Amino acid sequence: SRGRSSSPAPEEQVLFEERHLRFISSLGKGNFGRVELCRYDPLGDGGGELVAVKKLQPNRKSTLEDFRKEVDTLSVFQCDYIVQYRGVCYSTGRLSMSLVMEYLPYGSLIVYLESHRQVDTRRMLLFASQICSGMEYLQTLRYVHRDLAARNILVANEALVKIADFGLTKFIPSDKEYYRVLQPGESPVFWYAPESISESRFSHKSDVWSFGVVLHELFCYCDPSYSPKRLYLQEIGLDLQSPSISMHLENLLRNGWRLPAPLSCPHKVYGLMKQCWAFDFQERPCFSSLGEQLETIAQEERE
Ligand SMILES: C[C@@H]1CCN(C(=O)N2CC[C@@H](S(=O)(=O)c3ccccc3)C2)C[C@@H]1N(C)c1ncnc2[nH]ccc12
Repeated sequence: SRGRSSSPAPEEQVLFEERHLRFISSLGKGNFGRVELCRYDPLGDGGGELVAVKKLQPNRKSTLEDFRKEVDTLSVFQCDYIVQYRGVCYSTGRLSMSLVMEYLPYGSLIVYLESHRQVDTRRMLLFASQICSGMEYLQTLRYVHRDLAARNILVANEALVKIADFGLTKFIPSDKEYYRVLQPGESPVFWYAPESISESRFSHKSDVWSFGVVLHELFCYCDPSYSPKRLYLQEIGLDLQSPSISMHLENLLRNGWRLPAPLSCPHKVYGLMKQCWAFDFQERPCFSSLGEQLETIAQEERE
């Protein structure tokens, strides 16, 4: 039956046997689990391929269902600007499962830009256009990402980045324009649009707001002293523990305060960020318009 084309049929999930997945190192972790670098070595000769394995924290009941949805979501994506899904690994006996993805050695945009300070404006604009194209693709499939941030963008090589995490991605039914989250867990409020903070309302337009924050991170080279969290907290004047951060942040945004222009940022790029940060989500541009404006700015940078 393997005579068929190389890529497995969508309904057929590629199964990785846990006993052949050799742990090498941790790639990152969050509040629900972690991502590990593993070698899949069924022949046991050390020659297997390197893969990134996303594991759920054990006994997180609700997230197993969410996780299965994430697997189903990621397995249908076919886009150069989205991390490539490889398959799943069901751990023997235990309930949990893991998501197997391609491993990209350069790691996240944060790590890459911190050690590549000489990336020029043209390359930043190329990265921004690729993220924008990935988001445009998601929008055509009616998915809202909800966690677009530089920490979730992967660098494939010096000229290619990919959107890399879909743990919070939600499908928007055709009769709705947004997704309302019931239990907002550990939310990355500093990347959230005002309506996401105040009403837990997520849409393509709230993804556009987050894209503006990713643009800001890009042109700050993901420098931690200029991170969105740091800049907002400086302005709000609270420490991270304060329970009312969301309220203060939302007031700040309602009063028109926005993240300041990064030092090396072309004026027109900061203009794009401000468009993404329109308080009224209906005034924000769509990803295709953002893509066109990025192309125009990139042309002008080339001249
Ligand atoms: C930037 C990537 C996504 C973010 N990340 C991460 O560690 N996390 C994403 C989800 C959260 S989590 O652990 O909280 C989580 C766990 C389960 C359910 C939901 C959330 C952690 C690091 C990754 N990373 C460095 C990678 N580097 C190289 N190749 C790769 N292929 C695929 C990822 C990857």
